[in-house]
Amino acid sequence: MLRISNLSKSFNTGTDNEITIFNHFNLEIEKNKCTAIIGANGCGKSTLMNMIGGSIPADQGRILLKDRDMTDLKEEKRATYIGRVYQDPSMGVSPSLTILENMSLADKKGEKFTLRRLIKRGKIQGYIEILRGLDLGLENKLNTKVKFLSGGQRQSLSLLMAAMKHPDLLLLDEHTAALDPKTSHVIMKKTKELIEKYHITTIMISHNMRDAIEYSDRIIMLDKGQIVLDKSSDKVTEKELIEIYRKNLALDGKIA
Ligand SMILES: Nc1ncnc2c1ncn2[C@@H]1O[C@H](COP(=O)(O)OP(=O)(O)OP(=O)(O)O)[C@@H](O)[C@H]1O
Repeated sequence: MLRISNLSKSFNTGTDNEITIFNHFNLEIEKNKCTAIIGANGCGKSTLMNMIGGSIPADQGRILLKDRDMTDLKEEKRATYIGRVYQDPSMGVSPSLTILENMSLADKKGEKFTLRRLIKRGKIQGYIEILRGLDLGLENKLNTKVKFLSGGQRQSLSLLMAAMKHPDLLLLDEHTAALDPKTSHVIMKKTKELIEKYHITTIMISHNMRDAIEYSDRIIMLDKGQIVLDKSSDKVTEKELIEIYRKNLALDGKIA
């Protein structure tokens, strides 16, 4: 489904600050599964996500999605196949546009269009139905600008927009990290519902071990750009994950 092979990435190449994050990294992600990527700060989670999504280029290696080579595709082009929800609730949506305009934008992803012709009347009822599925009452606020929504409502909308065109791959980049625990729980449940309903292959970065176990099928732990754990989520406990975390941090001298 997603095949990453021989991927390498360094920053500040050729300077005293050169840092190699990935060195001939390989990973395969199965279809219709949710894979959680966990690991301590700086282990390379976001860099990996950014290389898959196309916001930063890899130095070397290939990224194949459904056997289609994504490696040299620009981010906008990749967005036709890849949906993404960010940690920051203001990313992934256009805050100064209304809910209806945002839904229409997501619906037209990959198409050429003018803003004047953004909204198609015949589509509105369909958007209302999709929004109703979120159960947040957003279907009654179609003309409300997204900047007036709460962080949780925005993340829900962003998630819906990323999922509604049934992307080949959904990238969730700590998408509940900026939310309070209760809202975070609601969004995680909605995430699970959506990806199961639309059968979307998902990669989710999380710092929350419990969420990673509960909401994913597979857990991969990175440490310094390498896979140090790769297990089915039902075969790993929170205690085990925390112990490996602590062991790696201790080895790095980050904790005693
Ligand atoms: N644009 C950049 N320029 C230089 N170094 C970078 C850049 N982006 C990331 N890095 C470095 O690459 C390493 C991996 O960063 P990355 O953001 O991928 O880690 P992460 O696992 O997502 O961390 P966190 O959990 O804190 O978000 C870090 O040492 C970081 O400082």
